[in-house]
Amino acid sequence: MQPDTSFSFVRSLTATISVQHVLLAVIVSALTWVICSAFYNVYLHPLARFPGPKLAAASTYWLFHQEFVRGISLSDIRDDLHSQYGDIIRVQPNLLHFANPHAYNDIYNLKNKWDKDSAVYGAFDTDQSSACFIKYEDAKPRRDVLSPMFSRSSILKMQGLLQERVDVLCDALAEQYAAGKSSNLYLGFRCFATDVLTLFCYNKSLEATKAPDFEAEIVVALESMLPILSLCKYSSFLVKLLHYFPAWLAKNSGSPVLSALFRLRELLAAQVDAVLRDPTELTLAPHQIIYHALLSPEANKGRALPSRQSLIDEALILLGAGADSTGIVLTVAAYYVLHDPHVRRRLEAELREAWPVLEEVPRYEVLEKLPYLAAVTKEGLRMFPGVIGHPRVVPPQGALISGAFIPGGTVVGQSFCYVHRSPLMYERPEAFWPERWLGPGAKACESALSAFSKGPRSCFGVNLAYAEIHMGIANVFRRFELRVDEARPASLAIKEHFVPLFIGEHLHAYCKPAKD
Ligand code: HEM
Repeated sequence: MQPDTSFSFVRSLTATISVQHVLLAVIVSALTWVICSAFYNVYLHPLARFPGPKLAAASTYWLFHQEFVRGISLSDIRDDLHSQYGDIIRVQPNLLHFANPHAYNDIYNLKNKWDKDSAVYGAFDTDQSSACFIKYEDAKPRRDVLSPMFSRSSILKMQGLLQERVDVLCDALAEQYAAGKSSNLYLGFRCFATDVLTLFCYNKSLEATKAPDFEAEIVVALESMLPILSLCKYSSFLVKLLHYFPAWLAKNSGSPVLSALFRLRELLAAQVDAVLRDPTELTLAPHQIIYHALLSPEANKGRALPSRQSLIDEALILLGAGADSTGIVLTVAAYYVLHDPHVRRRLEAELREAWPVLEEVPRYEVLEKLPYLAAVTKEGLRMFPGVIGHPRVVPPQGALISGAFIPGGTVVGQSFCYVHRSPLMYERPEAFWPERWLGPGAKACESALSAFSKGPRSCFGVNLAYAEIHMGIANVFRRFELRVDEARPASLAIKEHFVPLFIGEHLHAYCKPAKD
């Protein structure tokens, strides 16, 4: 019989192509791809003319290396990079950062309906939510449905709920003082903001403020999640992996962070399911919650109602957007007031005058009109708004930013520091100086304030945030004689992860209840 020549040829070929050969070919191809794309990025990319570290231009790995190998944030080195390379720097192959504070208005203004950056917003794994819709056209209907719930008049109606949660916070501070302990104001304010948000939006209380020493699982978990969120912006695979991670495994993983996050997801999903199964559930809520609006055909103006997944995404993102940010600003304002005797005296004097009898808590309409309290709030928002940078994609036709033509498709952004801490926008920018909001320069200060961003994707939770900050600061500084815990010197040092992660000692103070 004749041997099968084609078969023996294949056999001899496979004998010569060993596993090592295949591996070598894969490695050589990968290296060639890395070298070619680095070469393209540095010399041929539309952003090739913009200065910055060559390695940053070559690959996204450079920034990854800074964040996850060196353990530093872009915020630690950005000033140096701008001094070395100028106003516009390239910090990733397709990402530019601007130092000139006027760039902010070039990027974020009412006319610009630019897409959000899918890598950053995709990392939240809540694609179908107001904050994470990439396109303005998708976000606009959702904003229209939800915004009325966050209007000033709606917040005024809900002030009882806010005051109730401030009372819970104050009770906890008094209890901790009675036990001889100083209070962790950072965690306390974040717990307060979390409880307000969950009650306001879903009529569900996580009772975070009642956790011992304010170490509520969910608050700690959301904070621990921040570095993972930053990691996710480098890998959509990781986002998917976390999305499909089995809930039972997460809950039995021994990781309190994972189990708290999955429990939160389940809690919100269960509420969505209950409401979808039986919409009359909504009649049980004592006030309007997000599902009244999201599932209302009138509010949706005949458009398809959001899917189950979209409802869960929305619930998660509102908590993410509204709780940490507000808690952070409350902490920052309290930190500066406690460390400046002049500011503190003025604030306390104003509060005492407007609120003479301790038991007769003024309504929010009174508190929001107190000029010095408002100035302290705005100064807190200026020093450290809860959100750091929010990248946008330049539309295909390109755009002028900071006097330079930026090609379409470029991701652009600016950290709030370059506006709020710029001497071009604010006198003595590094000083916590509430008086700047009361003098003749107040209007200019106001128009430069970008804490809630500007334009069609700016924050629609702004009225709720202001109410929480005003009421939180007023109550804590009127109802307590506060003394900083000197044994635990607080630091406002941060790592930058979309929102700031405070890495030093938290703000602790002894909160002695005031007598009158
Ligand atoms: C001091 C507190 C707060 C600060 C500093 C703040 C700041 C911001 C900023 C800078 C943005 C723009 C982010 C971006 O472009 O991606 C934003 C968006 C948003 N904020 Fe706030 N926020 C605060 C409180 C709240 C609260 C209490 C809520 C209520 C749930 C909220 C809900 C949202 C939502 C839903 C968006 C997305 C809007 C969109 O993309 O169309 N925020 N916020």
